[in-house]
Amino acid sequence: MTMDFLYTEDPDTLNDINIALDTVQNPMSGVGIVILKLFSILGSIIGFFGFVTIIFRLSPVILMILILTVLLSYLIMVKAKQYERSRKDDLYKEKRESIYSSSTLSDFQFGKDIRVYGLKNILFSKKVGSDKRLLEITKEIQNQIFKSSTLDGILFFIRESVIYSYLIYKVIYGNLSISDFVMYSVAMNSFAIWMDTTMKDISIIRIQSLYIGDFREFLNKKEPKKILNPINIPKTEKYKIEFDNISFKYPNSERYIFKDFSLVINPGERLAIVGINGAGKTTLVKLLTGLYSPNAGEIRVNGININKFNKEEYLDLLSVVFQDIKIFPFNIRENISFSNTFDEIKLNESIEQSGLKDKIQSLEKGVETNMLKILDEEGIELSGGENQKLAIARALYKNGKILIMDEPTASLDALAENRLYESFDKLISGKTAIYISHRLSSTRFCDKIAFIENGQLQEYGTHDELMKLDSLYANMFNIQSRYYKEDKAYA
Ligand SMILES: Nc1ncnc2c1ncn2[C@@H]1O[C@H](COP(=O)(O)OP(=O)(O)OP(=O)(O)O)[C@@H](O)[C@H]1O
Repeated sequence: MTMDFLYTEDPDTLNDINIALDTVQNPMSGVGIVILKLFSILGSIIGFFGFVTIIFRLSPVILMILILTVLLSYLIMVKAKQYERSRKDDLYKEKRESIYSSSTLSDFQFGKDIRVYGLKNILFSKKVGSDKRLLEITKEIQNQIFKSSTLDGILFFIRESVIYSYLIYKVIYGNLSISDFVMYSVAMNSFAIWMDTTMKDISIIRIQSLYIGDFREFLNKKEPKKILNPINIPKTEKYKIEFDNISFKYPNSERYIFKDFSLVINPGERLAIVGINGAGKTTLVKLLTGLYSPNAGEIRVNGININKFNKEEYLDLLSVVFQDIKIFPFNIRENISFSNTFDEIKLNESIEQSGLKDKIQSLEKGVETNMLKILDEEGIELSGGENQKLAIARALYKNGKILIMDEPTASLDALAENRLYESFDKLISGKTAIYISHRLSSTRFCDKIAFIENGQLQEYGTHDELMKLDSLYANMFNIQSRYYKEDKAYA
């Protein structure tokens, strides 16, 4: 199944996923148990009429008592199961926390932070905490089940006492023979056990159907809305992007990151997006890539709302270098091309343009070298800057018609950054490009600069225009260049 990206950051959804998986995977819950119990009920339904006829002949009142006590025990059982279900969110939340802490403790990727910051203790205490709460919830559920079972036992005792007292009374004062006594007691016991089991099976089916209902609801809710008659992406080399009066706040948050925000990026234009930390630059990229949708307003590419495109086709249009680079335990070639079949010329070009060529040439197996040590003990770990170059190579290899780079030079050394700027034209090759960087020296390679603050486009224009404006951008630029000059003076 697929789900919108926004749900992947929602803890409730992560809980629902675990519950949904349990419903379909665990043979003792969900679909599996419902099928099992349905067969068991169908198999014993014939016995019901035989028992009823025999006991009714003896005493309709006894039959009523039998049915009533079994029904009562059914209701008690349902109540316990309903309580168990009402605690499932708490249960899965604690389970997730516990699993997260233990898997982080054993994840090599966190090894550095765990050792340097002594994270072992906090992770361990979090795990112990969630395990403790997990135990408490389980205890509360078991307590409820215990109370129900005790009540059920009392009912069973009452039922048996009534039945046997009546049978004994009938033997002593009535005309019931010993053989009839044996026959009726076996019939009544078997009927009680049969009804008890059947009612319990029904209660299990009833409760598990609720879980299945939750699962269905989960599937319906999380499945992204299908776009009916998606519009084909216009075939062209250059694309115009418009953010038209968009407002956006993250799910489960009241704070608007953008409010009535508008911005146009003309075909083939390179736009630098600038702003302080938390201004919303990356959020704008997430909106443009369709990972999130604006709460109001429209994002258009060549005049068409991006929601009207087929999502996969639209994503093909974009080459994005994200701020947080993810490396996979595949070889370098696969980490760049994300495919088994690859275009060697394109691969080599991307590697060269991103500045990764020398590094790869220094490796015995070149692009076939595995990355990370998760699956291969000889796998390599690249430096932060090299990973960044790999992410750029990835975006170049993809060759999307719109290029988005979110802080692509943050980990690059000054030389590599300069080389990247020098080959900027080649990299972008006339495409519409969005460039986010805190290093304002990069803005000189861009046609326009957008300065974002408080969810608004505060300033927009060329570098010279904004410097002349002598306001937010100019202030930030001057502060940065002052430091650069001071650095030079120290050097
Ligand atoms: N998944 C999220 N859920 C809720 N709030 C978020 C989420 N991601 C980001 N935010 C909030 O949105 C605001 C904008 O974040 P964003 O990452 O877009 O800023 P930015 O301008 O790219 O910052 P930086 O320069 O530090 O990279 C921040 O205040 C952040 O706390």
